Amino acid sequence: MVFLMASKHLTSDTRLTEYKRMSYPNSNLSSPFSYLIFSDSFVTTNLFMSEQNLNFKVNVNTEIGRLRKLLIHSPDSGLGKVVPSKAQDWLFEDIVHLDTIRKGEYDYYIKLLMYFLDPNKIKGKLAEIDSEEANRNFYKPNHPEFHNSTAVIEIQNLLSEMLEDESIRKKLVAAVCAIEGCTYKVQIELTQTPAKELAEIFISGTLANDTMIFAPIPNLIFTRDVGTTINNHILLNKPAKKARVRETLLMRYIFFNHPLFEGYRNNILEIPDVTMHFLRPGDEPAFSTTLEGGDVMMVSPNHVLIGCSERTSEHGANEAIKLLFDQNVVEKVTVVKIPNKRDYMHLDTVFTQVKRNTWVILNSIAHSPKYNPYEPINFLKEPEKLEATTAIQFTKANPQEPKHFEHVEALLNDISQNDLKSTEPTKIIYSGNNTFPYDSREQWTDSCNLLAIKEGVVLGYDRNDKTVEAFKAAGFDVVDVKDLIQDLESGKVNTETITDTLILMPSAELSRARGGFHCMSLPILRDNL
Ligand SMILES: NC(=O)NCCC[C@H](N)C(=O)O
Repeated sequence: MVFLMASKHLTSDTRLTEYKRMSYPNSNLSSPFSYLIFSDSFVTTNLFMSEQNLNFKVNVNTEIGRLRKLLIHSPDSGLGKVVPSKAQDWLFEDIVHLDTIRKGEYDYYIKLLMYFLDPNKIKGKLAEIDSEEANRNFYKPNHPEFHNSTAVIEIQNLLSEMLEDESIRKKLVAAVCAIEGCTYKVQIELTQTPAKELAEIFISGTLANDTMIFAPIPNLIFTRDVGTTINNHILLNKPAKKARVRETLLMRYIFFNHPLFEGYRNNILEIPDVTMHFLRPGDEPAFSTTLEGGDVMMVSPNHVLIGCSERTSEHGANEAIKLLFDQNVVEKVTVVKIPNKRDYMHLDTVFTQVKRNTWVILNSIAHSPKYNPYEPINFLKEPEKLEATTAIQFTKANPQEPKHFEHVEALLNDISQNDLKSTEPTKIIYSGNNTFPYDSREQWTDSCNLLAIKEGVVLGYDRNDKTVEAFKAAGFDVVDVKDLIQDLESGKVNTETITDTLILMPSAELSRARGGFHCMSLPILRDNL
């Protein structure tokens, strides 16, 4: 008990016991084992988490309100294990250089998030954090010098903390071993592995001695896809791709078991399979209910968009709509059906919101391609399947009469003008400045996948030159993240006054993973607009 008294966050034994009881109801608190589990660093971190719990809120009701808290995952060693033979199965188009993706790219994302969301962690300390002696420890989850921000929340740490509970650890090990087909001996070994190490194994697929026991989950950096905050609810994903199944399992456990989400357990929405899915012969996915977070956008307090895409099925959208209406989470859901193609895997790869009256979109999605049925070819050959995009709006009040939008741009205009009451005309910025072939080239490297850190201030890749021109023409400032960070550190610029800006982030390696900053963020708290 002595070391517990010494912990700097500890005010009384009673408080600790109460906290342990609340957070880890399955632990035997009177047994000596509980003091082994609750080591000093664990107690310190978790009491801190417990203080955070008191004020912890989940609430996102737009895509663009000032970002306050989000879940992220920094590129882990699993990304460095992607091999060419597996790259496509693991949903990467290429292999990435781990050191560059971390130090040369993702670290800038963390720095920028810190200045906006948790400035005390970074302001005035940048030189020290980035010094050679510091060895990037600030950016390494589970390292004692890790930033441990309570606003920029690292999933790996949530996982480690949750795995301290023996009963949860056993259950999750069994579940992971079942989906990964591990031997019983491996299962027992994993059950006895310390929490931090186990979290790393679950994510990287590799033991501390470098033996690979299952595939990595390199797509966990795209935290957007594992769930979506819709007001004060969290809609969990149901992945279409096998490569993303373990991520989903880990996140399901975190949302249902980590003390941080204690107050929100009843607000977690899970999409069930429909009976027809089990009863149909063969493997055809006709009734599969898949839905990934990149297809879900919370565009205004009462209105969610769901994309039907390569990853989200019509049945997945159907089940999500039923859950959202039955539980009174929103009043209106619009389904945007986009072509089922790898290039457009999720809705957020073809458009995102920048300001209440401004969107960035790929024009061929904004307006469906023109089709002339009287062209001679259409009499000579079966007309090719149209790559049409449609938008259909369902309301809880009047489910029998969904509203059809002429095209996606009409829907975006309706959101800007009617949902968000913009006082200015709606502006559409097109990928590649709407010029062939830059439109589709730049969409492929995430020109449309931007993260709004506050209204009008968005993060995007530095490689989409024509889209950058379009932003400038629409009146936006464009700034390189390295210059911005220097200016934030020196005080020349401050996060409150910066407006209408596209922040360019280094992207040579990150873009090979096929997602941008919208994909790399799971906002859990934004200010109201
Ligand atoms: N929302 C997103 O579009 N996320 C990007 C996911 C990229 C990942 N490599 C995947 O194919 O699932």
